[in-house]
Amino acid sequence: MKKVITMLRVALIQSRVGTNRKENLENAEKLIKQAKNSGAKLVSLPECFNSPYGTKFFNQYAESIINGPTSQMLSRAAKENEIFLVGGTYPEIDNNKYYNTCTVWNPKGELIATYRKMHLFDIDIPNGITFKESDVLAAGNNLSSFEVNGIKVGLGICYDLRFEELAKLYRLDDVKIMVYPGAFNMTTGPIHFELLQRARALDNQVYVLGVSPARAEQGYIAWGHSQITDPWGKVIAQAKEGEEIIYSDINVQECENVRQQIPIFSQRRTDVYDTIKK
Ligand SMILES: NC(=O)CCC(=O)C(=O)O
Repeated sequence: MKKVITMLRVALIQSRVGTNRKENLENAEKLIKQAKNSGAKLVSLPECFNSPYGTKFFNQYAESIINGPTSQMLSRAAKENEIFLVGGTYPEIDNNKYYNTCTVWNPKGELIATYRKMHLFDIDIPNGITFKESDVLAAGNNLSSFEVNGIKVGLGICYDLRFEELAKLYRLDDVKIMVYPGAFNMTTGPIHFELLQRARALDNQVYVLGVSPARAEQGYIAWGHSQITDPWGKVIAQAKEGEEIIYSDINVQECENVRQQIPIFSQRRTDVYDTIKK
């Protein structure tokens, strides 16, 4: 039988991101080491941690996963620090298409998962924010998960948080931790970022890790407030807006406890849901 260690120290790196890729990578590598020195075993960077976030930047900064400078740094950092590293996201180019992609590296520095943002961030809020990722990016079509000490971890990216179907598919695949690198904005972030993470945690009885870049002074201004939420829907760690690492010792046995105490997944009325719309 597979041995599952239920305790895990996680670290979310809310890094500052500027226009210089080399500096962004060096800064991320330094912060990863800091997280490791504080005992973290699962570490995550934010969305677009190596480049500014914006449609005019995606093709300018895009890289191949195979041997690109960002992949090289992530692989090295995972190996040197002997951690599982969720490499936030960066713009990926593959076959002349661009994606917003998350890569995951194991303590040997091997690539063990990739996830391309499935729901592209296309919104238009008058006097708030207009953004259209689909002007440049193609959407991914697959779920992606990996295991840390027998614990299954699922991946989503930012706007994906809004789609409860995606999180539910992961839960049905027995995921215990969802990681969402994400750069929420200053219009929706204050009211939605915490709430969406608590909702996904509560309705799927999973831990949710939401990892934002630090707030910039110009360009796309991220809300920050990276957050760790437990399967009760309780926020157990939350960053402010600047550069910061937040930590938590999570115990995935909590997922099992909540799932037994409030067994909503065995109580779902799929017999009704599946017929009512027909
Ligand atoms: N990078 C994103 O997908 C941003 C999502 C966001 O801000 C939202 O309101 O949703």
